[in-house]
Amino acid sequence: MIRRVDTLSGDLFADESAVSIDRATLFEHLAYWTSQGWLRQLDSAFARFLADLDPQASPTVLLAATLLAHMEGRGHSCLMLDDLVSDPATLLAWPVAGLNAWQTIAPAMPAHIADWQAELTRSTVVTTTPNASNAPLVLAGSRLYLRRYYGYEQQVAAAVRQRTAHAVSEQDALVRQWLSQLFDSDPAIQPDWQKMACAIGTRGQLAIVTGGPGTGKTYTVARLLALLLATADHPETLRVALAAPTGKAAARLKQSIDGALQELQQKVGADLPLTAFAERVGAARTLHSLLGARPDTRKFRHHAGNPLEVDVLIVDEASMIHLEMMAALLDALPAHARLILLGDKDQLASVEAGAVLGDLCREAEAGRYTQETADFVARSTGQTLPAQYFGPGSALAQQTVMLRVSRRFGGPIGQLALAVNRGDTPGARAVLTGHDAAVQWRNRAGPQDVVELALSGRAGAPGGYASYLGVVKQRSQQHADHETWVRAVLTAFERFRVLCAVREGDWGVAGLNKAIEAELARHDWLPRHRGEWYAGRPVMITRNDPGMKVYNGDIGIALADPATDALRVYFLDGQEIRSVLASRLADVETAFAMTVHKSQGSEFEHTVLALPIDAGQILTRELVYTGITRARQYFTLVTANPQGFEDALGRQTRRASGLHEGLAGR
Ligand SMILES: Nc1ncnc2c1ncn2[C@@H]1O[C@H](COP(=O)(O)OP(=O)(O)OP(=O)(O)O)[C@@H](O)[C@H]1O
Repeated sequence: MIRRVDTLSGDLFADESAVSIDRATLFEHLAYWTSQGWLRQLDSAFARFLADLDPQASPTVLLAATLLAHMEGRGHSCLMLDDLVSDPATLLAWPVAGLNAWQTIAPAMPAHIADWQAELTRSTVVTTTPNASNAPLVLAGSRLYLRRYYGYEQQVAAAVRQRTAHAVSEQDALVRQWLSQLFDSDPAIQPDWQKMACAIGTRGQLAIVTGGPGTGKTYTVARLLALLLATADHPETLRVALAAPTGKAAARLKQSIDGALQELQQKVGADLPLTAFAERVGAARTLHSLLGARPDTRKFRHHAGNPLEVDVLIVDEASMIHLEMMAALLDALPAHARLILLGDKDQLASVEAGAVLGDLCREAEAGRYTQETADFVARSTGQTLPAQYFGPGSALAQQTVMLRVSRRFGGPIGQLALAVNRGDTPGARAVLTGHDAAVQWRNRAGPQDVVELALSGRAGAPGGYASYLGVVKQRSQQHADHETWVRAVLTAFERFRVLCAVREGDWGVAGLNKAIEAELARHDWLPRHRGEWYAGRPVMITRNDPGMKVYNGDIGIALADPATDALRVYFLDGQEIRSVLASRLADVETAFAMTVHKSQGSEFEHTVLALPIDAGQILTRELVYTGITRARQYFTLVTANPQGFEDALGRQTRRASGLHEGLAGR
């Protein structure tokens, strides 16, 4: 038996610090770490599986495998062995007791990276030549991968390299002429990154447009579409598809692009048939639906052998795309097609492994444009790139443009987001404690404050779920028909949202949903019901179900079917409303409160962000930034104490991956 480490003392095991450890003892430690919640069951089960595969695998190999599975569960694509050797506390980010427990076996593990590598390569479950072996783990330098993730990363890196390798343009003069028609020139904005993004989008098979909220990503891409139509060899057959990771984001993309193309139609007149083009583009789809997700398999209908039938694919909210999905997307795209990725590189990455947009945009802030790109920009837009954005950037950097001026986010919410993104604590504090009704900070507050806000908003900032449930109560009689009412309900729900950092506890999604439901029921806003379902219950899908066409993160609302009175859950799918019988949905949770992660791709008039006392490593700058930028007009921060918030600003997420090196061909 191993001794239980449940105090904070530093050297509990000093007397028994072993210099070697056997497999049985390692598994005892792993079982204890799992019982304490520092590891998942899955992590140690994976090590057991490998131990069966290779009876000679040393405890070092099995420990590395456990930690690799653990890191993958936390969104990392690989285990960085050098970080494990040099700074295990930061890498593991376990509570003090966990780190003490780690110290008990650390002396039995190699002290140098070369020794880890040597031991790993001796095992048959690890390979350094993945093309020649089926071993489940891949060691690439100091990065240890699960074979699957190594494959995805290689696939993404190779596809990006290929798509950006020969970014040439032969129509610079025509591009320049059209750009001056499509944009109103604003001499105050120099350089005009939007124009530059459009020009870059006409060359190469990949372009990335990144920028914070309201910097005009959709405004720009609508103009890029017009430009691609204007410069296409066969405009009448140009096939364009629009997509986003969630149905909500897809609907927003389509709506913005349609609106912008209609506006542009008036500007360019009969020279370019933009309205007809917008109709031909069709609805925006979720990535799952675009790629053709199928029940019971991770494989999509579209892949290299059955590619998508598109010439241009625009994908919004690209920060939410995880590594596996990006690999599938690039695999399904025909070589000639242009992929345009839009997203905010500073937002939280997906829950799943990989921070693909962040990795792809490593050079975006600095620009790092070559003379060749600067010449191209001069020819196609008439602009001179300022010297500070020059540099020896990668081929991908030449195809990436960061929009830097926010058009609708200049007020206190924008200032707060900017300060948080910079890690500027005094700046963030100043905005939070200012007296503008747009931003309020309820400091030293508790979950009950969140519940009160959820009922009826706050002075100066409307919202709260009572007004949403008011629309639910009107039922169809006050609306022209059932569908109009359903749309009104779905719209009303989008006005206000409570966002949480964590899932468990009083400050978590589960606890707050329960408390909010209880408060709404106490004020007679909820209908009497048995079981968990009732008319007006907002739910989030928690597992993909391609058979039902519902995907993880979709939000729907349970309402009575006018014909049968049975509860159906209504979803907005692009512009369309779709419904599924509530009783057919197995994996759902109430969505009055949701995690910041799941809120990506959505914006609400009034957003309440609830931060618990100490959520440790989960509370990061990206999380707070993402939460704030979900607010359109009003933002309320609720914290148990100021320290948690300030600690979060000092903590940046760094996800382990080799994608950046892969892009450079290393
Ligand atoms: N160059 C411009 N001239 C005038 N208005 C602009 C310009 N660029 C953007 N806008 C306006 O600013 C607002 C925000 O633009 P847009 O919605 O395209 O930003 P976004 O980056 O896509 O935002 P989000 O983060 O919400 O996706 C829109 O109303 C848009 O019409």
